Amino acid sequence: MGYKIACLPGDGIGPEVTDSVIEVLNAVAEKFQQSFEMSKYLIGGCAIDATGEPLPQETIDACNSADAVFLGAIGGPKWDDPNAKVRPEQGLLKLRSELGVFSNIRPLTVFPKLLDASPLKPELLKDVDFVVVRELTGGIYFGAKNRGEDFATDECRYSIQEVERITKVACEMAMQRRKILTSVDKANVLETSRLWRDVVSRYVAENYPEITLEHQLVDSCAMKLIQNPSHFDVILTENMFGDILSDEASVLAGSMGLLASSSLGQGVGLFEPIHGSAPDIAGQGIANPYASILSAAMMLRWLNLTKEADAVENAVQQAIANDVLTRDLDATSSVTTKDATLAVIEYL
Ligand SMILES: NC(=O)C1=CN([C@@H]2O[C@H](COP(=O)(O)OP(=O)(O)OC[C@H]3O[C@@H](n4cnc5c(N)ncnc54)[C@H](O)[C@@H]3O)[C@@H](O)[C@H]2O)C=CC1
Ligand SMILES: CC(C)CC(=O)C(=O)O
Ligand SMILES: [Mg+2]
Repeated sequence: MGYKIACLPGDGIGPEVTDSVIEVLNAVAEKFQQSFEMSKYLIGGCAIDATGEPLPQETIDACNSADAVFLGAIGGPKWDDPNAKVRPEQGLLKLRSELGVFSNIRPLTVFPKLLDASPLKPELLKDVDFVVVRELTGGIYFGAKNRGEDFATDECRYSIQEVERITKVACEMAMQRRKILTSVDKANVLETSRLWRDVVSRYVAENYPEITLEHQLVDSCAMKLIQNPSHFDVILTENMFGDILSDEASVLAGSMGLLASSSLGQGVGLFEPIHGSAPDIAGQGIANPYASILSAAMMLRWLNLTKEADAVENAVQQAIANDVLTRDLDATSSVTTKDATLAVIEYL
């Protein structure tokens, strides 16, 4: 019996990078005598077009009965009408909530070969290696929304239990690393952030005294990420701040097309690149598949397929070291999604 992987390609470049992942996993299966049973299900805009809903029940059921879920990306201009009743993004939020994946882990490493791909000075990027631990099923993305005649509201809510469980994840991660935990909030303004800060301070002091905990306001954190990125080890933050800061952090690596993520809770894990559906390049076959392939490597590691995960990560590193770079990393390149995928397979 093989591993059952529910694949949710979604929209825009989502199907392109999902195909890369399927090809790489098929090659991993062959090389390591594993078996992955991969089936595709609808989510996002394509699901709205086909069924009227951004997350059909069939997809939820398939995810719940899978060993792991891979998601490409959802959304795009076709479904962006501000008055639309349903949106692709609702499907992704509902999926995260249905699967209970409250912790989104977004690691950031800078590949030596790509020091020049970032607009930052190479000397700032040396030794940059941190991970963003983002709360994924609470906060303003999930609060009540209201639209009146001349106003709109989005509620932001966090409970002590929600903050504690994500703090535990971040602490466990910090204990395996440099033991520096930066908790990011906006406690000078927001009540939810004051709760966040209280809970994190108490939880770390009581359970992880070896960890150096620092609190940072989100606005100045955004600055320090660029000014002194090698300072950071584990960044712990709430849903929206983590979403924004991790996209910002991707500039350090050289492209959004490099950042992988895992979304975990009690049950099945969800693995997705941090980027969106990139409508500006969709359909051209030039999307960078490495973020998705590295997300698949996180999936393999989570499934305890350690040597397979190592092989995929090493293969991506080798492809990058050998200049197999899509256009987001090298403006003069003609390397396609397919070329980059085949290079990874070759280096497995
Ligand atoms: N997890 C998801 O499915 C997410 C979906 N979205 C949705 O994606 C749509 C587009 O959003 P944007 O703000 O444009 O963000 P985006 O992440 O799709 O694109 C931002 C920029 O990064 C580039 N980029 C992203 N991934 C790339 C890749 N793999 N290779 C090369 N270049 C890449 C794009 O070409 C674009 O210039 C929206 O509908 C949004 O709601 C946005 C973020 C996450
Ligand atoms: C599309 C949104 C629901 C979320 C997002 O941007 C993300 O998780 O990175
Ligand atoms: Mg995002």
